[in-house]
Amino acid sequence: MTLVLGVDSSTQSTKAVLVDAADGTVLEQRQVPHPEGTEVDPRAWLDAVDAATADLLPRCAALSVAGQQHGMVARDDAGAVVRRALLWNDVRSSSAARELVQEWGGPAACAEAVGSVLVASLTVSKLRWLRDHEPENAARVAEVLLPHDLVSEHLCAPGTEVFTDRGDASGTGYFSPAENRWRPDLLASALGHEARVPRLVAPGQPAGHTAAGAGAVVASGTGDNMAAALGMQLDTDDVLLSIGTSGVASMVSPEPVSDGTGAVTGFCDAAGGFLPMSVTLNAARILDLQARWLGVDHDELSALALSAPAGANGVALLPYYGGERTPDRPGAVGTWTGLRTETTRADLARAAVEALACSLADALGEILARLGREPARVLVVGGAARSAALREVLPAVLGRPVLLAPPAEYVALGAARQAAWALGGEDQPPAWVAAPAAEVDAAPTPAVHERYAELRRATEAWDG
Ligand SMILES: Nc1ncnc2c1ncn2[C@@H]1O[C@H](COP(=O)(O)OP(=O)(O)O)[C@@H](O)[C@H]1O
Ligand SMILES: O=C(CO)[C@@H](O)[C@H](O)COP(=O)(O)O
Repeated sequence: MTLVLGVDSSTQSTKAVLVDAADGTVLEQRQVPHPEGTEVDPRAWLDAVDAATADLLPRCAALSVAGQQHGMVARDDAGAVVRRALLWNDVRSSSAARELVQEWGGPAACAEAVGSVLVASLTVSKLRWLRDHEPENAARVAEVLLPHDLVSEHLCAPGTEVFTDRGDASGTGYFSPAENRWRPDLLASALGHEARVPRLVAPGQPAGHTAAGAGAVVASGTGDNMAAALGMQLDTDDVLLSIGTSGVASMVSPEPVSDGTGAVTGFCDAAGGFLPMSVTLNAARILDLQARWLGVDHDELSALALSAPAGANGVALLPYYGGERTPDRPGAVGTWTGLRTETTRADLARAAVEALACSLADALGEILARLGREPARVLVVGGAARSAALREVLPAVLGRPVLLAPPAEYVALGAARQAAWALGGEDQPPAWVAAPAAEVDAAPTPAVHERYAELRRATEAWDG
């Protein structure tokens, strides 16, 4: 049996799956946590991948690494990291993003050049922040990588030239998805000087080996959302809702997308096409926080939430605890409304679950509106998709059925599929057996989203 290894170096942890290359059956799985916070010493990701893959690596014929998108890994001429990596959910670079959008000719011109209107999350905004707030660090930057590039390099034979793919590159803000090329001029305009970027590896091509000689093939890797699309074998008629640290609504597209409103990004996928997305900063952690505040675990939070009626007896929450990206409100905070002396713990739990569902409804609405396509299927994956309450509330709030993929690590699985593709050398990724998804539906509760939208509008003027 030929085995391939898929790695997901995501925000909260590294996951690794060892898979049968013939049909995608997952044989073994590992998970190692990452440190908390929106800036992280990248060494932590390397320690995590070593721990997660130690006994799996010697058994695989090929591997691939998918990673959280956008994180700024800046290195000096000696290859040393100049500072802790700023992650996709670090919003300190929001003013830098707005400044760059103006310098580049406004939102429409920006989306035309790099596929997306810049927000704090994109790597290029972080480089501008570095130039302005840590000039000594900025002056030392000789090379800029993304998180998955660093992890891939770590697993390759010493001396391998650092590489990436167009999927993750398209989230930097210095790559043109339409022209399929780096924009070093835009990187330099943000950082104040030129810096090296990784070599681009085409979809399906091998990028390196784990060791000189007989090592395993290493594929290009990609961004975690691009790998999720590969892992779910996403079709052009599908929307994928991923509910991890971020909330993501994505659709594959054969053509590049350029949305001057900024609600939808124009990223590339990992298979030669495009993967526009609408992304929120606050998703699974809305439920994590709520469980912690109520002193319960996730199962108890779900039971509490499902014991309250739809609408949580008038309690509503705008869950922008970490600022927000869709809508672009980096200075927003979490806001509760409708609290009364009669409010119960069950109402609070229900309001948190409904808030998560409503923010996903916003993201879904944005992508469907911009692409003008009605999906045949809405597929749901990610850690928070394990919440029994969310599984019940989500179709009611969306007003449409959703398909719940069986709990699995689809980003790591997508990376494994990319590894099998690079190993096999075919034109297309291998067709693997798709896991049967369960459809769930519920009576629509439009009033819940209407109330949420009112709160969203009412708080717009309050952002810091
Ligand atoms: N049963 C559950 N109910 C709600 N949230 C859950 C449940 N199980 C896991 N999670 C949450 O899912 C998140 C991790 O999801 P994951 O997709 O792995 O995130 P990421 O890829 O961003 O690291 C954590 O915040 C975790 O608490
Ligand atoms: O910023 C984005 C996408 O643009 C995020 O989706 C990150 O890629 C992190 O993903 P998760 O850790 O939530 O899967």
